[in-house]
Amino acid sequence: MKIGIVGAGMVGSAAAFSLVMRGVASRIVLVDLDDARARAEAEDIAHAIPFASPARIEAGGYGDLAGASIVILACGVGQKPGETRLQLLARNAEVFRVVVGEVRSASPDAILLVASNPVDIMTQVTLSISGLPAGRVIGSGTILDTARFRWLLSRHLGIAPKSVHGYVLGEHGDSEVLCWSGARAGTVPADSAAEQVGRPITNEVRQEIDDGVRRAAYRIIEGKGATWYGIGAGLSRIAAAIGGDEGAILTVSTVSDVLGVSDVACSLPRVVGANGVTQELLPDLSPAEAEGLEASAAMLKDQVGTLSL
Ligand SMILES: NC(=O)C1=CN([C@@H]2O[C@H](COP(=O)(O)OP(=O)(O)OC[C@H]3O[C@@H](n4cnc5c(N)ncnc54)[C@H](O)[C@@H]3O)[C@@H](O)[C@H]2O)C=CC1
Ligand SMILES: CC(=O)C(=O)O
Repeated sequence: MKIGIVGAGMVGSAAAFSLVMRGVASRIVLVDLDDARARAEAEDIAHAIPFASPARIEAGGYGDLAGASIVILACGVGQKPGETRLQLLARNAEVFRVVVGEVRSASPDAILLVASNPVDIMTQVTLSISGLPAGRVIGSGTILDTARFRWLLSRHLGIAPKSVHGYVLGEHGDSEVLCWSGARAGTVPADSAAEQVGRPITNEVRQEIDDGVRRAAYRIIEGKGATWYGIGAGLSRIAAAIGGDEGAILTVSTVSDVLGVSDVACSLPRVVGANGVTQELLPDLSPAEAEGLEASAAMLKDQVGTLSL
């Protein structure tokens, strides 16, 4: 599978590296305004190929995206310490107004996978500019927050993260909702599993995990300027689900109606395969979680209203 990546900065390069190490792509093309950066990243990542599956990676222009099955959009600016994702909106919307048209002309059949922040609104911007069906414009949404939630909960329970399930829904950002009521270890509700392993989920533990998920980006950006490994792995996981026509359930962002808020991009568990998102599965939510999700979707809808789409 050929995959294009526009934006060969930290996120785009980490995605490319993860795609190579997982053997998801046979060919990767990196496109960036800074061509020297794209060439350097491609060469550096190529040196990992002998330790992974055979693949080709190179820098190129938009024309080189022809025939790509997926194009990842990781271009634009990231947060400075203390900045929120929403504060990036005007700058990244401007970048996408140029980039999405170029990508669509070069690669009209590609599924577009959006990573740039604020990712939910950038997904909606991409859908609007591209004219593609909603299921073929996928934001990475809360795939990263869900991974952070599962990892922190698994660490508390002393159970492998792959056996611990729990979704983060809504905005990839400050208003996101950790769906505690549906969290499970295997098929056992997390609260019950926690009692059985002697590590109850007290209000304090819940608050610590919530903060660990919701504030993760702020802490990491304070320490090293940006985040990239987690989202790089998340993007390659989504690409693998598309490439393998897996029908995997992933918390990704697409434009749909969410709890009475119409036409808004935010994350729900969705089925992802060769045609992109084909189905969404609204989980059972507690009244507080449902209220939080509706508020998150409504806030995103208001933000989209500030753009002329
Ligand atoms: N969705 C998620 O979970 C996450 C999203 N992000 C977001 O991903 C985006 C990228 O972050 P980083 O890679 O850290 O930033 P970065 O600054 O390292 O890379 C951005 C790249 O975009 C390129 N670029 C800018 N304008 C362009 C244009 N018009 N055409 C082509 N390339 C262009 C720049 O030259 C640069 O190489 C940010 O918006 C960041 O907030 C970051 C982490 C997680
Ligand atoms: C930067 C960002 O969106 C994250 O790490 O969650």
